[in-house]
Amino acid sequence: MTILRNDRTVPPGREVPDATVARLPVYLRALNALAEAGTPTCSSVDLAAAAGVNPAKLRKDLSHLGSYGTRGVGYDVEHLRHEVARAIGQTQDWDVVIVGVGHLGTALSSYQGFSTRGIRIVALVDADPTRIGTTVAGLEVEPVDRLPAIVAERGIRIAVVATPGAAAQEVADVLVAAGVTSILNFAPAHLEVPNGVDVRKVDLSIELQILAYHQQRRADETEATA
Ligand SMILES: NC(=O)c1ccc[n+]([C@@H]2O[C@H](COP(=O)([O-])OP(=O)(O)OC[C@H]3O[C@@H](n4cnc5c(N)ncnc54)[C@H](O)[C@@H]3O)[C@@H](O)[C@H]2O)c1
Repeated sequence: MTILRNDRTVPPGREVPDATVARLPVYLRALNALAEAGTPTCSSVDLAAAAGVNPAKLRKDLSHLGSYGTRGVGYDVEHLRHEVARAIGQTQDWDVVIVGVGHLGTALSSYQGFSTRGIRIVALVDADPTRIGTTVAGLEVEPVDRLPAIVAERGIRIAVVATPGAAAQEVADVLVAAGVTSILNFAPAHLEVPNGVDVRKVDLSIELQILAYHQQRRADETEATA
């Protein structure tokens, strides 16, 4: 998946690697802090240190956006901040619908941190009649048959799927038909979507299994040296 594929800040034909895309929010946070401190320019070394990456990686990442800095001066903080923010779509707020307002959907809709990242949860949808009409994080839970109208009326392009796996494909189909082009999928299901639609799958159990693997290796090494 390439979030920046259609963004005008990226020269046509130039792909930004996912690993770079994942670091851009970290650079933005560091640049925001520099801007708030009134720092006009910064070197790649300073910015890399603030972002916790090595300077060569930072320079390479920023070169994907067409930002090379000025030798001896470094980067213009405001300019770079704007470029990075634009590349990750943070110069505007994005309205998001959450489908499936169970444990996870409720927790996500209550999270305060999205709004400062340009993400606005504007609609919650569920299939369970006992949830419909209830208020979660200040929003009324709406019935799933209203989903196409909700997406169309509010011009929503980004959706979160937090339904059981069995319902996820059908939900994705409805979302895509209504105009959604980016889906964050928490359900344990592979979603088939047409070209032009981005799906990111979040699987916390995989993350935990990776940690468990490293933990096991650590334990094996300790045993071997004992
Ligand atoms: N990826 C991860 O790391 C991760 C972590 C936790 C949970 N999950 C997954 O996220 C999903 C939600 O988990 P949960 O604990 O909140 O479950 P939950 O049962 O509490 O919530 C699921 C909600 O989806 C609703 N729903 C069912 N079918 C629907 C449909 N067709 N349209 C709209 N809403 C529908 C249900 O009424 C319910 O409110 C599950 O698939 C679970 O496996 C993933």
